[in-house]
Amino acid sequence: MIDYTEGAGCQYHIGLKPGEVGPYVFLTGDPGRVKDIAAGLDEPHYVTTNREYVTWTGSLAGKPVSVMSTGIGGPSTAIAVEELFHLGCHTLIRLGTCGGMDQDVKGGDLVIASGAVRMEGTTQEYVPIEYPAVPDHHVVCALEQAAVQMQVRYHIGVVQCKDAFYGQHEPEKMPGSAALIGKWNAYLAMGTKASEMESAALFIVGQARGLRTGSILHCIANQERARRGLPNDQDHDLQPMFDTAILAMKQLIKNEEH
Ligand SMILES: O=P(O)(O)O[C@H]1O[C@H](CO)[C@@H](O)[C@H]1O
Ligand SMILES: O=c1cc[nH]c(=O)[nH]1
Repeated sequence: MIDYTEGAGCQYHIGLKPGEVGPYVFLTGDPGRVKDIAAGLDEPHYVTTNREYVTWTGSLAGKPVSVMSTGIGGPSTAIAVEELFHLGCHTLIRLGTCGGMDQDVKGGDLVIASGAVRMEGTTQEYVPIEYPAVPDHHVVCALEQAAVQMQVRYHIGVVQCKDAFYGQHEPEKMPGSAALIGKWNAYLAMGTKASEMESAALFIVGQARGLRTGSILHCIANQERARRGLPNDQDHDLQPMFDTAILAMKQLIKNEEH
């Protein structure tokens, strides 16, 4: 492959060099959210910005930990995971927002993904569609333990990943609406918890490269509750998700000391 690092090891898209990022990384879609997540680290400092990738680094339990944005969707997330792998990162936790699907998932609830529906395009360039996108078991357990400790409302289950945000919210306006609505109803019937856009890429690239991955998501609102005439309050306070993910990462770091 062509060496895009120009020999210095600086990764072509994320703009990071060896030593600038910890082996433990929080990923989130929105670049504007990175500083707020990094505020939960010890001694956080800004590292760099390139394209949609903003990075801060600090530490937790004495180990270097970074926070980086991925931008929206599978393509930019897969690139982020590949380039972090080049830099020796091994544990990646996504913190993102989602829309509830299962009617028990309310605005403000957290969803820990136990798997992701691969209704996006990126992962189909990695492995045939029959292969499941799953996170690392230990990361999922650490996220659940942290959610219990934080006393937040949480759900564990499958999330749906797609490429078109408006295909989720306005499928009836799409020329291919029948197929979209048919799939959505099948996922609902299987108890899918929520819809978002990056976990499938994170899990599949992580599985392909031997990394530990996991996702914890904050439900903004639930369109299925609205459709059924149930209360559907929106919630935009992401701090409980940040605190839960930080606690989980700390525990994963401490577990490695034994
Ligand atoms: O809040 P983030 O991490 O961006 O995640 C969700 O929000 C975006 C859509 O609004 C998509 O990226 C989706 O996955
Ligand atoms: O409804 C939502 C909310 C966040 N992210 C999504 O992909 N969908």
